[in-house]
Amino acid sequence: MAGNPSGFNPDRILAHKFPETTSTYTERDVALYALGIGACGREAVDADELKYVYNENGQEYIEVLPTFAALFIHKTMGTGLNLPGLSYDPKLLLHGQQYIELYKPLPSRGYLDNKISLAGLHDKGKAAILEIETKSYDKRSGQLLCMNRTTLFLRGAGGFSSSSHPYSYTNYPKNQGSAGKIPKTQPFMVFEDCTRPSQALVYRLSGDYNPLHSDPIVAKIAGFSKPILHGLCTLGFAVRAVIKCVCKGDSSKVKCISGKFLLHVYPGEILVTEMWLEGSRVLYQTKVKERNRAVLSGYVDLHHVASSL
Ligand SMILES: CCCCCCCCCCCCC/C=C/C(=O)SCCNC(=O)CCNC(=O)[C@H](O)C(C)(C)COP(=O)(O)OP(=O)(O)OC[C@H]1O[C@@H](n2cnc3c(N)ncnc32)[C@H](O)[C@@H]1OP(=O)(O)O
Repeated sequence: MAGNPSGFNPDRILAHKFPETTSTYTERDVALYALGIGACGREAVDADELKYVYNENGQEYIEVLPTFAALFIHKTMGTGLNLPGLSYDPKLLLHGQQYIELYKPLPSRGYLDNKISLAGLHDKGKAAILEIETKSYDKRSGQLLCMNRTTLFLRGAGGFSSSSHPYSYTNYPKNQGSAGKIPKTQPFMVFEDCTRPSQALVYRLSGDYNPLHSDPIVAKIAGFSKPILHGLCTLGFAVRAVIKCVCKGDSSKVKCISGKFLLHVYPGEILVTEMWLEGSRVLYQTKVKERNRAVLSGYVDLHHVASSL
């Protein structure tokens, strides 16, 4: 397919070969991330969560929350999303969805190789959707630790193909990462948590320095009354709720995570996560209490579910 006047050229985007990147992190990064997604935010010595921020009871290594895996894509992003053939306004970029598969527990210090590829590209008319896959390998053992699929919603960048046959490319199974239908029944568990007014300012220190989350002027240009919370921070809150309520604090039960960002969250708002159990899948929906609006929905697949639940 040829390009178009806006400079958006799907063939060039698809042909792009992403360079491999490396990520390194220490226990300090792991603890800072956990604080950034609200761990121990309600109680400093939270029995389920102290292990993510402190070597509790002399434990040798602090534990890594499974959503930490989503940070490895920041090395992919670098200072911006600059692909040949991709024309968009970075100020209008929103995080649309995140899908994470975990194959091994994440070590508390890491040195990783990331292999990146394009997993999808879609023309939605008012927006273009780009899906980037990142596979992260332990540099020493060569073992695959996790896979992330990041969906970016590029407002204003659509309309690069015919509206009667909009461009759509996907290279992974259709059902993988779909949001999951939220049941109409009463949730099995509900967990309420407060984000802090400074939540995005703390979360950004884990590597996403997009000014949309810190700069009032940039936030206004992007269409928000003030800086908004990072989607991955909201996802971190929701998956922590699942680990607390369904996994009884055992994060090693988490196998796979899917989340679709439905609406922005302002730092300081209260998040209410509702959960439904369907076999070993936890369907969840997170709402902002103040506005009674759903902001995130998806599922967490577990290795096994305690028989007492
Ligand atoms: C160089 C290498 C690059 C690598 C890249 C990796 C980078 C990784 C970095 C990740 C971080 C990126 C930066 C982070 C930014 C943020 O965190 S932003 C904050 C979090 N996100 C949000 O707050 C967004 C919340 N959601 C919304 O506001 C809305 O859902 C929306 C996205 C604006 C869409 O709403 P709307 O315009 O009303 O869309 P619709 O009319 O309902 O639907 C149009 C089509 O789009 C599909 N769609 C809708 N929502 C989403 C979504 N969230 N994700 C994906 N697709 C979506 C929808 O299905 C429609 O399609 P069709 O059904 O086919 O018509």
